[in-house]
Amino acid sequence: MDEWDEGETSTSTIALTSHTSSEGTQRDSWNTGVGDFGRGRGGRGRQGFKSSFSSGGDENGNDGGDWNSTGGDRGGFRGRGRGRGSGRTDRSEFNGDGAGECGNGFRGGSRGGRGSRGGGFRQGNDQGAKGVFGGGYRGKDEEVFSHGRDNDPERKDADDGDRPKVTYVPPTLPDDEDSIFSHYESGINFDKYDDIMVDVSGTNPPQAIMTFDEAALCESLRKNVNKSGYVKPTPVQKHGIPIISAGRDLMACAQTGSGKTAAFLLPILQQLMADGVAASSFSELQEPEAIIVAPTRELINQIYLEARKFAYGTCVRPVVVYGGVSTGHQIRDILRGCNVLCGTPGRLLDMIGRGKVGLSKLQYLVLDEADRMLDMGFEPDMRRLVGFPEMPSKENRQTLMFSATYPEDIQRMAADFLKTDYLFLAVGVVGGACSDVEQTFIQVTKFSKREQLLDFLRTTGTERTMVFVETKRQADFIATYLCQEKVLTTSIHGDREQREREQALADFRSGKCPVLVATSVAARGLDIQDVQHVVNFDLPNNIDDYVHRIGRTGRCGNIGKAVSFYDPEADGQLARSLVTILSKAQQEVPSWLEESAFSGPGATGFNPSRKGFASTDSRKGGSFQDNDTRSQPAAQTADDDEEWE
Ligand SMILES: Nc1ncnc2c1ncn2[C@@H]1O[C@H](COP(=O)(O)OP(=O)(O)OP(=O)(O)O)[C@@H](O)[C@H]1O
Repeated sequence: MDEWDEGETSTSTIALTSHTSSEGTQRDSWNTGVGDFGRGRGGRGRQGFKSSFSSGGDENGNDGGDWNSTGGDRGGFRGRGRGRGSGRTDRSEFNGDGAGECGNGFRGGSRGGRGSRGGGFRQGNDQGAKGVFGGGYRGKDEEVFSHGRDNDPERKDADDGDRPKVTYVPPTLPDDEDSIFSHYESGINFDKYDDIMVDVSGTNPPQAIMTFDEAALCESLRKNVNKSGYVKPTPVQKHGIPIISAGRDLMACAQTGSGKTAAFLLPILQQLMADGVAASSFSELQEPEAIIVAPTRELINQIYLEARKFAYGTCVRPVVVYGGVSTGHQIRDILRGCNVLCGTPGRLLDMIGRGKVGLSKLQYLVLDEADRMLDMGFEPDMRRLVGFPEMPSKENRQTLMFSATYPEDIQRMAADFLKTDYLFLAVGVVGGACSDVEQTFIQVTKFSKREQLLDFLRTTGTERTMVFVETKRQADFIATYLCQEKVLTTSIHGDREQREREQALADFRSGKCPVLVATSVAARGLDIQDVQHVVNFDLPNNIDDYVHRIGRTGRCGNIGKAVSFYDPEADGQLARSLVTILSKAQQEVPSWLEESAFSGPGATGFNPSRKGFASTDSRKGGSFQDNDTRSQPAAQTADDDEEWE
């Protein structure tokens, strides 16, 4: 066993959730020998339960079939532990006998303090065609943190946090050209991107390009761009590519789904190709030329897949590292050679700390979802990253930041990471919503939401729909409810095992489960074909999250629809920002929402006339943004510490 291999079998590869297929077979089902099981957060590896895998398994040794647990080891306990979650009546609603496909699960609430987190419990039959709600819901079973980064669900999500070591190895990726270059078509509004106003501020910006030919990409890159179905560049690519190729630092803001990923990948790969870099697998220390960081595991994996696609057939080797996956597996992958390292912050820092990744050759540092990477959840990690003694100073590296939203305070802080002459590229309104998304608001009371969601989903049928909720247990609860109502649903949130998360996304992407219930962990960056609806079952508590969430639909010139349930009691503080966002996107503002904005909290100073393109480079001073809801640090949007009604 390699020195970095995990020393013991972790139960974290063992799904606490069962997916029941419509055929009645359970791809991921398992049976515990004792029925109930639990696991201790403080030592899941030893305290959980031992399991023997009876069938399935892919070439990586992952579970692919049914498992039979040999019974709980010490430390396991049942889900009916004391806890704030346990007094709830939700559990009784799940009798586990609903047939149907449900990539979600349900866990009994149990809060036993740290070291005794999350007992699981099941009801009903675990096997066969019977519905199984075996994982997912944990009730109110999380530690309560009051402030700071540890309370940040995405931060914990991105890394392993204090979770035990994991042995999950994702399935091997298909490497045939069709899979690598599979893409969806740009939509009827793609050409309208050309009408969006673009502002580049800073000194001596280079001329924009109009075509990919003008980007002077080398032959293999050019071919890969063609095979990806890209015919002409989007505005962020037209301006971003020459800026990066000119060696300038960049803070770029462009609406969701408008091609920011290729805007930074193509010029970086082009330069690396021109320099003739080649990944060497002969070194125990790999020194990538580019590092890309993003806040969530699924997003960084997606960026990696894009990098792998564009670098196809070249000597440039991208690698991805993120939490929830075996560290040993990722180290072995790095040591095969690494030019472009894509990572979530914690795992990336871990790899550097272990001496597997060196920084002395670094030329490019990219922060995707840069505002998120610099808010209080991730900022310390970013400062640690640039603070490594080996890290080239900002004068000696190129730093690139991309997002659809940039609160001013974050912009000011971002300047610490950038050369003073960085360029600020604004495509359209900074922080504005994608205008290809039709935004609708429905006034609700908290008690009517579930039925309204069901009514809505009955009208959308099998159209792919993402339903955003505010908390992890809400995600489990709603997903389970929908499953019971025979809506093919799966869920993704930070408490699900990585294997479950990847399975949930795969089921959603393939259409096997056309409804994905998600927390904000899926709000940013994810590019999923044919998402036709986004539902904000719970509105987020900051406007930037709203912009990112609804941006999961209406991508790349396609049309999308977003429906938001607005509960005046809970969402009043967002009204003003919503009115601004709607009017900036030339959408109708419901009169009741406008009233709410005028009469609700923070109405004083509301100025609906602030319209038109605003210069929003903070160096110019001032922007249209409503700082009341933008300035709330995402770290306080605790995913799991709110009472569910
Ligand atoms: N020039 C282009 N022509 C055709 N398709 C493109 C082009 N550029 C990007 N795309 C496709 O558009 C989709 C959205 O791109 P991408 O995910 O990079 O958007 P984004 O701006 O990063 O969005 P978000 O803000 O949500 O992260 C992807 O499927 C991508 O392959």
